[in-house]
Amino acid sequence: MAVYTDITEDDLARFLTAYDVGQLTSYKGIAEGVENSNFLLHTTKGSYILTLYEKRVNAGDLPFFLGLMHHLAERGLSCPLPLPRADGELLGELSGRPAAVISFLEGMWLRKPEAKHCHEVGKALAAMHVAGEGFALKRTNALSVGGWRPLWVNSEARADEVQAGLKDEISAELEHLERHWPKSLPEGVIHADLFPDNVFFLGDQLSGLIDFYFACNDYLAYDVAVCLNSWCFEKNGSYNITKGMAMLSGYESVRKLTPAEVDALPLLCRGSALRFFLTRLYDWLMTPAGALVVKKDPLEYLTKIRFHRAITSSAEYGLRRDGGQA
Ligand SMILES: Nc1ncnc2c1ncn2[C@@H]1O[C@H](COP(=O)(O)OP(=O)(O)O)[C@@H](O)[C@H]1O
Ligand SMILES: N[C@@H](CCOP(=O)(O)O)C(=O)O
Repeated sequence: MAVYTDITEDDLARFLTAYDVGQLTSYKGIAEGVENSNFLLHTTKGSYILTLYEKRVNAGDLPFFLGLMHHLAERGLSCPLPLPRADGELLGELSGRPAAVISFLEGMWLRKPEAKHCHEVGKALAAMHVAGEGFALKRTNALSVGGWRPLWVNSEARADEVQAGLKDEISAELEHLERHWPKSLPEGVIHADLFPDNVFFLGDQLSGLIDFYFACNDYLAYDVAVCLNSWCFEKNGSYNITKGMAMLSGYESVRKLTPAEVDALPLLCRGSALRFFLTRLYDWLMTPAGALVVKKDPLEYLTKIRFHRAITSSAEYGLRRDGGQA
């Protein structure tokens, strides 16, 4: 459960007087999420999400995240909106943490996504990339290739506690990616964490995207790689090419990948798999016992790293080109 910071009813009621949300009727901690503390609020005017920003979120980045949600929503993307306070600010402070009240997005995330859902996610991802054009603020991806070694340095010595041989395998993988990471691909605003738990559906209809707290400027195709990794593998670790094909055709129905992006896809998938492996490994090793959060398994991403290492062409992901070739 991701509630790192407790709040009291009195503090919350006082905090909410700065917002046009009516009177608080009930609230509860949300048992999902990893990064921040989230609470579901019911008031006399409706339902809202209260987010207290925690550990990996740098307060200086919050104007980027909150401003981005506004920018995307204004351009027709379905995503939650941060509510302004009476003084016009989007951010307040509660229990010593930066805090925001966010509009409630209807829908549920899918526990068992199918190919048709992957297609919708591909379309929504590309729509986000297009809608992100013109967003004035910039944020470097702190968890791109330059951020992986610092994470690894903190976990490396204990990596073999998780699986024998991990230290050598991941060191070699990191070196390879640092040496071969693409130097120039189309860039823009990316979500960078569009996992199934960050996409809501109402029935089979995608109702919106949430959790923009890793969003940044980076290669657009890296976001595609994040989604292939998080949506198109089965629980047994196998890649589902039908889902991959659906995801990629959905993406390309809105924005066509360039030949350079197509060529780079296997490397981007390896990099994206390593990124989630490293943050999960760090949390696995460093989160104190008893913390109210469900730790995610780093080894799920080791399997994905190994799968991508063996890929020789983007066609193996299900990417269609004339004549069926990537
Ligand atoms: N705007 C929203 N509308 C409805 N539910 C939300 C909204 N934002 C967050 N949630 C709920 O909170 C959970 C955790 O949110 P998330 O942003 O993924 O947290 P974290 O940043 O900690 O990963 C989601 O799975 C969802 O249940
Ligand atoms: N998606 C990441 C962890 C970040 O969790 P989120 O709840 O912020 O989406 C992972 O699976 O490792």
